[in-house]
Amino acid sequence: MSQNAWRVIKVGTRQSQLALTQTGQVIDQLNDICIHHRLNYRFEVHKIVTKGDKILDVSLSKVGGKGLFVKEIEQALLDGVIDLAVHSMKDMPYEQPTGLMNGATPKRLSAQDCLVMKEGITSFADLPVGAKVGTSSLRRSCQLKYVRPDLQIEFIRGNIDSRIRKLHTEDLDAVVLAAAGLMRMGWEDKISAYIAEDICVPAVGQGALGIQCRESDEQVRALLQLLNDEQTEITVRAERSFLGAIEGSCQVPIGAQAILVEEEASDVAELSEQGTYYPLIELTAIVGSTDGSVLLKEVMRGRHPEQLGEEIAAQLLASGADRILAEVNLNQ
Ligand SMILES: NCc1[nH]cc(CCC(=O)O)c1CC(=O)O
Repeated sequence: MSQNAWRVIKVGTRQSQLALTQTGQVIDQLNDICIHHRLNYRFEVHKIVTKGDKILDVSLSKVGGKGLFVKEIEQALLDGVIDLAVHSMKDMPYEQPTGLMNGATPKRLSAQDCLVMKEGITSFADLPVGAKVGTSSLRRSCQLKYVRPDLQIEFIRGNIDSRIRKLHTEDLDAVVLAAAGLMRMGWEDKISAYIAEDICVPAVGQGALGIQCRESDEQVRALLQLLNDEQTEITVRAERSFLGAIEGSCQVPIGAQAILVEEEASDVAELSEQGTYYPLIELTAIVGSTDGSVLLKEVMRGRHPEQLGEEIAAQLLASGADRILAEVNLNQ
């Protein structure tokens, strides 16, 4: 197709407020890229209902099944009903279906978890003894219970706004949410406190988006390449490699966060002489037991994202994560 003809690119999204908002933000960025690069694309939003959206009343960890929020969207991509799809990276399963790929990982906002709390409480440490904390995430409850066994975890589900409402309707002291979701919604002022990563390691890919497309769609692939943020891509690749290697189901508390390490100028120069420059990645990963009585953590550094993810998974398995995973699989 010549670049003079217009192409309508159909963008698939879930219909939650967050999904629609972040899809709108991605389309704004793509429109800017199109103006800058003189590309004749127009974008059209297609809302898709997923299985995960239909079963908001049951605890997701009971229903299980990977990719509850993405299957229908992936099918629409494969069928050509849509041309690209905006996902929260942390909702994306490790494996891409044949024919699909992650075309871009835009710049990550914040990987951190945060607390929205009752008025007057401004830090995690200030939560009173026995405080009721709302979350549906095993990863969050395990890590918070590990440092504060007195906390009462209440399992709550729903969209961000309904979870915040439950703070009042269910008389909770705090709810735990991803900071990035609140930032995207423009609700940063609701954040009472951030939870330091040394207390709560975030979910794999938290705060990042993944833009999925068909492998065969060269135009969309070239467009998405312009939206990609290389540093985010590298860190997310390391985290997701850990996810793939540990083969954790959503019944096991796991988390991982990679950052790029600032290096001495001399180290970088030495590397470039050998050819390609790969940044130094520091990956932190945890596997825990659901009750928060066991929490295994490793920190490793390396320059190859996939290898680093596999190494840290092997290290965790060797130090006891294998037993935690085996126990969960027995109970299924
Ligand atoms: N679990 C659901 C979910 N999936 C993506 C986000 C938003 C944050 C992100 O993009 O990682 C959230 C809400 C939350 O965990 O608070």
